[in-house]
Amino acid sequence: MSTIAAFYSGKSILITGATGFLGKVLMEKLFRTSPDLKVIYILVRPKAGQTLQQRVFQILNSKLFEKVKDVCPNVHEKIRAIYADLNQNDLAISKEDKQELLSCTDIVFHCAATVRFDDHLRHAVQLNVTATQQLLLMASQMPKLEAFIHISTAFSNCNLKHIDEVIYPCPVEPKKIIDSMEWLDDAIIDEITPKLIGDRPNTYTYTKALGEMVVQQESSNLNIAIVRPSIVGATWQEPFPGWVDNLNGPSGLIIAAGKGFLRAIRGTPKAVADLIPVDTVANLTLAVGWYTAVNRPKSTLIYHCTSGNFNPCYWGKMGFQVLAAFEKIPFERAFRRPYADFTTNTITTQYWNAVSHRAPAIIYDFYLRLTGRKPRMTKLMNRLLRTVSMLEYFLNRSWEWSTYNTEMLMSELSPEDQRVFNFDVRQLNWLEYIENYVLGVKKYLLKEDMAGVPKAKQHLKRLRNIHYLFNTALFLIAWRLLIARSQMARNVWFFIVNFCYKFLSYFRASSTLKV
Ligand SMILES: CCCCCCCCCCCCCCCCCCCCCCCCCCCCCC(=O)SCCNC(=O)CCNC(=O)[C@H](O)C(C)(C)COP(=O)(O)OP(=O)(O)OC[C@H]1O[C@@H](n2cnc3c(N)ncnc32)[C@H](O)[C@@H]1OP(=O)(O)O
Ligand SMILES: NC(=O)C1=CN([C@@H]2O[C@H](COP(=O)(O)OP(=O)(O)OC[C@H]3O[C@@H](n4cnc5c(N)ncnc54)[C@H](OP(=O)(O)O)[C@@H]3O)[C@@H](O)[C@H]2O)C=CC1
Repeated sequence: MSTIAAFYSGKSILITGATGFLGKVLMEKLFRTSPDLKVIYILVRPKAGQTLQQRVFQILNSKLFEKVKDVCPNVHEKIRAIYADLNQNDLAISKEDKQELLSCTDIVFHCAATVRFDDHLRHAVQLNVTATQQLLLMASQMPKLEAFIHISTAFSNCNLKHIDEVIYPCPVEPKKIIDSMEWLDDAIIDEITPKLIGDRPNTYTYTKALGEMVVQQESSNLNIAIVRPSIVGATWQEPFPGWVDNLNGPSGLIIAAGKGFLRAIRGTPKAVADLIPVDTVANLTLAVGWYTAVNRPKSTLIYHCTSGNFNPCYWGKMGFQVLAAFEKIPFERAFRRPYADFTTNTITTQYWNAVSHRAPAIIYDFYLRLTGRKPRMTKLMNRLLRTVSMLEYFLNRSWEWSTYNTEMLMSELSPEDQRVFNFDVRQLNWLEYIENYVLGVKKYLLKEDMAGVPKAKQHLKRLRNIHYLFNTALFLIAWRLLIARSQMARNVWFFIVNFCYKFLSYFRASSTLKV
């Protein structure tokens, strides 16, 4: 019997961000391995016209939760959705709900955050700093609380090259930032944002670093740990390989590349692609919850959930593995054939953006206009290139994260726990993982059926022929224009024609002699 699974039995667990990518996988694993847990409270807001109950219903009836129903048939009774909005200062939790949470919660997993890179600083501070502070305040009033696990990111200190499992202070105190957000207007915040974020690339990484400082400052009477995952990708093993449900991180780029929109990117092929499967993050987080509650470490331990120093993969290699997967698992109705050009040079990137991205979009929009349809490709391409420009920071650098605490935790686990809550990425086969990832993107994000693969392959063949035809026509036109204008080109042309003629005559003569 797994010690960790047994630990969560009978427990009341609070999860924030349970409707998100990581939160769902964490919750699924908890229900599957500890079906005897008492209750999982999840803080949810209504969204996209759905009530809390509708959102929970949708999650429980999704493919991700299929296995849970076998081991925990009454799962819907064990999940309690609590109305909350982390955008509100008091989290908008009702008095009664708050009372129940305070008196019953044993463990907290705080996953909720805004993960948008371009969020306005005010909103990012509210979600990633103020809401964390509010939740910690609530946690400090929970008499039964055994552990509070805060999910941060390995990139909270991406301004450093080597990152230890410690909290690095930001120059301005989080409390001062929180206060200033209350009285500064948006225009002034916009002005000071670059100064505040300093050498970090965006408000996300900056506010996640501030969130960690808040955790440290409030940790005196709490039993807290921080998990820092790197780039979270599709599931590796559990509940099944390749599950993914949003466009963040690599998933959106895989779609863009597979559909033939994105064919070149500014990226360093030799930089480490520090991807970590979402089920690995969930397993480590649950192991951290157990270890923190049982061992009550004297200080706040930080765990890096990264792959780079255990089993590194590089962007160049990963790019080609993704391309190889497209050969087997092509996406339907591709705009162009998938292709990869990696460049580290800004000018070459601009050239590829013009030739490989913008020009085909303009030509396609021209064709749409000619056929009486509304042009849309240029707009889509501009948005994609904006997204890519935001991700490029992470494709051109490598970081070293120390992993002493993660390795220590691994050694503390029984062989059974190491199997059930596996977070040892040394066992990960990247080629297989990437193939399952691409398959998952096709099935769960694009909702494409595998039955359509032969047709998709045929479509790609047609695109290849169009490409060859287009290039040949372009070459002939260019050559014709050149010959008309330049004596030198004409001379070269006559030389080639003459040479071919002589070669053919010689070939014919020698074959006649043989006969
Ligand atoms: C040597 C390098 C090789 C790399 C590969 C090169 C490819 C080139 C050639 C192809 C070859 C094949 C390879 C295929 C790819 C291989 C793997 C690539 C890996 C990419 C790695 C990315 C690195 C991420 C780093 C993350 C580090 C931090 C980790 C964290 O802690 S946080 C979690 C991550 N958070 C995010 O990812 C959020 C990012 N998103 C945003 O911030 C926003 O969405 C936005 C980008 C600012 C865009 O905002 P908008 O207001 O414009 O609108 P919206 O959000 O509604 O989206 C607009 C449209 O863009 C689509 N979209 C959103 N996200 C992505 C995405 N990540 N990739 C692509 N597209 C995305 C969205 O769907 C919208 O589309 P529309 O509705 O059709 O307009
Ligand atoms: N994805 C990644 O690559 C990485 C993620 N992380 C960290 O992991 C954690 C989880 O990320 P991930 O699951 O990918 O992110 P998602 O964007 O998928 O999920 C974010 C969650 O936060 C919730 N949330 C956001 N705003 C509010 C709000 N105002 N009130 C209540 N809930 C809110 C969302 O709820 P709703 O469904 O209502 O929007 C959702 O459940 C985050 O802390 C993130 O920083 C760290 C490293 C990498």
